[in-house]
Amino acid sequence: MNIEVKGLVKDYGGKRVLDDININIYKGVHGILGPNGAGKTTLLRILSTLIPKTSGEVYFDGINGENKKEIRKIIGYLPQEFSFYPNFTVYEILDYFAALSNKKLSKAEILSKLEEVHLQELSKVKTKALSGGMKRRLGVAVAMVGEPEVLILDEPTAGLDPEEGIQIRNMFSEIGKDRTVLLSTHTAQDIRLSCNNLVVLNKGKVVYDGAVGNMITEVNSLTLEDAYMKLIEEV
Ligand SMILES: Nc1ncnc2c1ncn2[C@@H]1O[C@H](COP(=O)(O)OP(=O)(O)OP(=O)(O)O)[C@@H](O)[C@H]1O
Repeated sequence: MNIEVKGLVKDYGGKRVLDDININIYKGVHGILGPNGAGKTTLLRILSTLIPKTSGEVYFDGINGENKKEIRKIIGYLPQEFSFYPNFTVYEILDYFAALSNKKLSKAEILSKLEEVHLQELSKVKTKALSGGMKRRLGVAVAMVGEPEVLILDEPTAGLDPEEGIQIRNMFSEIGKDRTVLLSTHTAQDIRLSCNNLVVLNKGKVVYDGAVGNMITEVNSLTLEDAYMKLIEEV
């Protein structure tokens, strides 16, 4: 599934927060990197059909992004902030969200979905006992419950400790093998470990769009972190 974004603009009141965004997103893991306030969440929410754009166009394999009903069948979205019923078990949460999206999943199917996010051994644990990283992984499983071709994850590593961050980044590479995964982050390290391509956003504008491996040479830097700092300082 390819996502094509053409001349996308978003204004809040008189303030332009996305300014003429033109990007193409393909199968694999695609990162949206940018500092706080760059417009990452706004972009992901427009792509997920949760908020309207001011102007421009979005297509999902040629389907117009205005076609909310069709697009919502294609997309799984994990917001930055979410919570689960604390007394539901991991298994019950997935069962519940599957029912909400009219999916009838067998026990084996639920366990297999939990396996994809490395939570199968915690299926009987109540969500209130999960760590931040485990909750995030369960959130990813919930976002994938309708078998979406596109998975949109808003800052999925925010607030995780380093070990949990590594676990979830490794998981994205697996998940992105047969899906289009779009994730936002404000740390270059997330991108280095899990993404094939990235877009760097700064103050609502795209300041880099391309392969992760090319960014360092294109910006004439030694590391991805250094390249990122140069890109966001230049604007
Ligand atoms: N509902 C809103 N009304 C007015 N301004 C908004 C609204 N939502 C976001 N903004 C503004 O739009 C800009 C982009 O915000 P956005 O949340 O998309 O950035 P972000 O890159 O996701 O940042 P963060 O990492 O802090 O979430 C910011 O200046 C923000 O204050």
